[in-house]
Amino acid sequence: MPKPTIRRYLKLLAPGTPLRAGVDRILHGRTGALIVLGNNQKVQQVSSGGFKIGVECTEQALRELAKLDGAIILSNDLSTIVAAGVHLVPAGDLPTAETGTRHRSADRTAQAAGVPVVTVSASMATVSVFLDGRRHLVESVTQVISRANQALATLSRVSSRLTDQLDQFTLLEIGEQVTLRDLTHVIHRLELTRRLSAEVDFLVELLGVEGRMVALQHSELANTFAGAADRLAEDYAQNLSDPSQFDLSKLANFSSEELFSGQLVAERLGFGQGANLEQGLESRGVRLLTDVGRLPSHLVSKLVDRYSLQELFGASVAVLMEIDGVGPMRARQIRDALLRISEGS
Ligand SMILES: Nc1ncnc2c1ncn2[C@@H]1O[C@H](COP(=O)(O)OP(=O)(O)OP(=O)(O)O)[C@@H](O)[C@H]1O
Repeated sequence: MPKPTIRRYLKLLAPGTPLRAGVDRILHGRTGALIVLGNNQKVQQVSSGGFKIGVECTEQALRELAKLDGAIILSNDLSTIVAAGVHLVPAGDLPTAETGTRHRSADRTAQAAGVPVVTVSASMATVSVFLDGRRHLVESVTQVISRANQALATLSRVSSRLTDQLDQFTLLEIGEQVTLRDLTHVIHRLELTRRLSAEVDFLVELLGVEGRMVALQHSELANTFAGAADRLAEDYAQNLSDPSQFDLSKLANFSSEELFSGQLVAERLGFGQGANLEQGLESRGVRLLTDVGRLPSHLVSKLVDRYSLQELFGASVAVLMEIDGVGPMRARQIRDALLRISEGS
């Protein structure tokens, strides 16, 4: 996925924004354009000639001014067209792989001034954003929707396997048979699901106003694993001498190969180098009580703070009523939840 800075600009070019509407008009008019997204001293230094404009940046104004030979320069907040018909003269020794003069100038201006530059190619009917010496293609809505649908289908498969795996994991937790290897397997699948979900989020951003359906389908899928990572951390961090080491976000920069290695995952989460993957782990039961038992989180916190999971399974209504704020009704609700969990096994 692109870096956050370019993501911000790709988002500003999403359908529904004035910039995208203007770019689409230019594409249909087949004139091409060179648009500098920001105005600073360095932009001024590489600018020559042209006309000072100072009008609001609307799709109509962009389309009309793109007919002039030269570049359009926008204000930093992209709300105003500062100048048009500008000749850009960045240093000729800045590296670029582009061949056409429009695209070469865009690439070099972006490098020289540190602002993104958009090109609309008249000959190829493509839209690109140049920044930091890289070119990012702005895909059509149809192309992004097709990618989003593929990503959603994969996410659906991966998350349904995650659900199966969590069901198996639940059984192991109830039987107190969870090993570090089991935990790393679940975490691996959870991280894959999170990555795919982030990819869909990004595609939704790119789709702007056209992304509502994809966003809706995505949120339905994402609901199935929402909060699972936090609950695993709450349940298993206690197995470490330093529980703060158990942080699943540390896996975000792991490669797919590293993620497949239970040993490396365990090490990254604080279990130490060469940790024994067959070692048994103890769960506090937060995920079980919340997701399977469907108990409210404030009650779950009270329960796991006071009792271990096995103590809870053996606790009578009278024992449960010893907890502050738990009356006969609540105690029976908890017993029912625990029964539901063990029946599930
Ligand atoms: N340095 C520059 N500053 C401002 N405008 C430029 C510059 N270089 C090119 N252009 C604009 O780009 C137009 C097209 O140039 P050219 O065909 O050589 O580029 P290209 O990269 O092949 O673009 P396209 O894909 O649109 O054909 C020029 O007519 C001019 O309006």
